[in-house]
Amino acid sequence: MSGKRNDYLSWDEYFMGVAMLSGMRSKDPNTQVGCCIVSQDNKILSMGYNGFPIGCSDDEFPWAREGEDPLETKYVYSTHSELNAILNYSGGSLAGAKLYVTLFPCNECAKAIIQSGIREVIYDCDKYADTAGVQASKRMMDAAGVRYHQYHRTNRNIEISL
Ligand SMILES: O=c1ccn([C@H]2C[C@H](O)[C@@H](COP(=O)(O)O)O2)c(=O)[nH]1
Ligand SMILES: [Zn+2]
Repeated sequence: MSGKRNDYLSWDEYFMGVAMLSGMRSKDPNTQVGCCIVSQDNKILSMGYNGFPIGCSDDEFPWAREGEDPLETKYVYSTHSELNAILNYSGGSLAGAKLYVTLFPCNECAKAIIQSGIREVIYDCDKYADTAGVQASKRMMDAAGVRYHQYHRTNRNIEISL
């Protein structure tokens, strides 16, 4: 055998794959979100997934989407994957970095992305595109010059036996 193999992962497949794998750690029964932050020279800087803050038990805090009492829904407690990935980074500045995420960032995550200096967002699903939150997110990222584009699915299947 001579020469390199050709079916290796592209950078985009690799980083979105890592984001997807990270999302598999989420305990959210409805939407699992994973995120992978990458430097301009393609080094992984940080990862995250959506979940409750440290000390807030996955078994005691609620995972419900709806309820008469907002305090009994997940929305007031869950930390989003993008924010977790940004906060997980302890290496200094994220200026100029790229962020791969399995769901388009909400407006709160967009604020953190912009303020941390991340310059590019590559997302997979945009299922909440019609919501005010995602529309606000796009408006802020447009204004701040943060580029975003959808990941081009290659339909490659990866099987990992653990
Ligand atoms: O920017 C975002 C937006 C949402 N998430 C998380 C927060 C929740 O855990 C789920 C969304 O749950 P639904 O049941 O689909 O409303 O996604 C995130 O991590 N980042
Ligand atoms: Zn968010």
